[in-house]
Amino acid sequence: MSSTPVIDVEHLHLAYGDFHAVKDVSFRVARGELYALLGTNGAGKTSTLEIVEGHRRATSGTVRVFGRDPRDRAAVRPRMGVMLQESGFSPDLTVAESVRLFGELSRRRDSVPRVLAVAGLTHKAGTRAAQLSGGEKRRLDFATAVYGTPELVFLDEPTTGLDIQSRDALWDAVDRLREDGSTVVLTTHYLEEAQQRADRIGLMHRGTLHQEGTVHELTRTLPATIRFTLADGAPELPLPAVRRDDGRVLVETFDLQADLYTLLGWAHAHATELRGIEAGPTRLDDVFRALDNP
Ligand SMILES: Nc1ncnc2c1ncn2[C@@H]1O[C@H](COP(=O)(O)OP(=O)(O)OP(=O)(O)O)[C@@H](O)[C@H]1O
Repeated sequence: MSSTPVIDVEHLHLAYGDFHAVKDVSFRVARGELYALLGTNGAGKTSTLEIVEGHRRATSGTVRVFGRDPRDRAAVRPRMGVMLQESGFSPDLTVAESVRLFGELSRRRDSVPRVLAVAGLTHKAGTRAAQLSGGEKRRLDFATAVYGTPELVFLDEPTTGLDIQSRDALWDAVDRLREDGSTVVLTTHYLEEAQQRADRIGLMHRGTLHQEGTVHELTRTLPATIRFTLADGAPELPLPAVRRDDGRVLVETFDLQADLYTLLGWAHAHATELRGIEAGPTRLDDVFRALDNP
């Protein structure tokens, strides 16, 4: 029998006046999972998460976090860490002081130097928050969210504004959190990050949970692609493809391996170069593009 979910959202509804931002959304997140709540702009992700985090009251529906109402702050907050898109650090406090203050408020135990090291901020310990760069502020947000290794961590667009080294370091830190058993809820517009990391994805669109499942479940109804460029006068292709006037070719396929094999055999037999060939499975980007626009 599966254990009680860490997050259990049933028929959640949120209206801002006449506008229904979240409509009948239900999902569960199991212990240890990395669940990515993704969606188009204005889909209702932030509104949903604000309710799950206990910051906002639902219009109707039930939300349970660790089996409790998330507005029961005393019971729930010590068990969760939240990395918001914008957090309010006092500009006069140093990085180390900010981490200590937020750590004490969380009521979890940890060591400030450890958390600074995890977030890659050891060298900025004595710098005032006001003097941090955008990426360093994100790291400070991350540091306060993971102080004390909470059982549940919300990461709201955690890598926005981070350079590639900082992104890699952040994801390494998330991997370590997960090894320690933390459950992670992620929102991001960097779909490849969700594609690589999420155990399951909830895809919101216009206030509803439009699709939910693993990456494989979300992408399997859409074709994979092969792209390359052919020189003028190349012979007829061995499979159906979209050929542009400038020589670019797009093949859509549900059997990537077999079609690639056919194509490479054909190119070899005709001594034809498939310039810049790229073959890839269906990506989450494709799932998003298939959504109807507002
Ligand atoms: N306080 C508010 N009052 C009225 N409407 C709001 C309020 N907050 C959000 N909305 C509207 O609710 C909808 C959902 O907003 P929300 O911020 O939850 O979307 P989102 O999925 O997080 O979007 P994004 O990816 O753009 O951050 C949007 O149309 C937004 O304009």
